[in-house]
Amino acid sequence: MSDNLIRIATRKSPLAMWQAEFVKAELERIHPGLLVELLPMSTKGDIILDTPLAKVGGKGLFVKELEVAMLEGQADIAVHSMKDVPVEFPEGLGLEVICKREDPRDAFVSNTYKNLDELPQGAVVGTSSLRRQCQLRARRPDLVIKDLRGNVGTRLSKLDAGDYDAIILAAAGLIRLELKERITSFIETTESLPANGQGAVGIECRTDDARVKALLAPLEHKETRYRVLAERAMNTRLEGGCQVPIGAFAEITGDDMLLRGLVGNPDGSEVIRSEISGKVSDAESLGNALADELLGKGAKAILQAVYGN
Ligand SMILES: NCc1[nH]cc(CCC(=O)O)c1CC(=O)O
Repeated sequence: MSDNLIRIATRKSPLAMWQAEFVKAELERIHPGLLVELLPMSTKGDIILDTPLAKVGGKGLFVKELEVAMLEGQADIAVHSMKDVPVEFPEGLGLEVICKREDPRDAFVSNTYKNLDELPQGAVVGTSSLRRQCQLRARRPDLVIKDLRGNVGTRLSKLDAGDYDAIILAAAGLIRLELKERITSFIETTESLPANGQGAVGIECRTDDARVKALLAPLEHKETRYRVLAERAMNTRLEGGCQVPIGAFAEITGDDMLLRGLVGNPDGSEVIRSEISGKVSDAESLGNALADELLGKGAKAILQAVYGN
């Protein structure tokens, strides 16, 4: 293995490729002379695109093949959207770096209407995220939610084909793919709580690879790390995969953190919200405490019903 080379295992979707290229460019900028290669791969999640994700089973779908490539030594690192990363890592792998967060908000995209409030009665909105569906229906029970799968480009073409009056996407993905002009309006986090880790990119590598860890270290963004730590702790305690109606969002002011969380059912008829504040250094325990508070308010029954179906 050359001392001068880092190989990045990545999914082939445009967004995954953008994220891998971003990490490659950062590494080459920080370490002149370092060679960085991309190893694009297909994952099970990319292949099974016609089954609702909640049924295919969880977060690991988009990362397993990348992890095998690292464990078998064909690749050194994998770059992930933090919201798609499973809570547990396989033995020998760990999340070494969390990069600076992009805009964490959800985006409203429509060719006809300016925002959610302008949508007429019974309008058709595209999203496959139970979290987004739950918050939309809680606010506008009249809306018809239609499934929307595929990568960002595919989703936009389905909107343009007239299949939906509006669609909801993560702002971060659109911004990264230079599609910011397609964002009709931002949905503030007070209106739609993002998924844990939304907008943040993480880098996974072998835990015993000191060379790679040292090269990656400058990409770490402390503030993002603490925010994602709190959000993921809450999600983990709730035993949530990415396809459950759970929202979590942490903000930092100085040494203080405010963490907000939500658990709901897909039709939006029940939404349990809570928030907690404390010291940034207690990020993980804040996440755990907020999860317990939500469970105490009835989140358990809601989650069991979602998983049971
Ligand atoms: N679940 C798919 C996914 N995973 C990461 C992003 C992009 C935003 C991010 O980095 O969080 C998206 C697209 C979306 O939710 O619209």
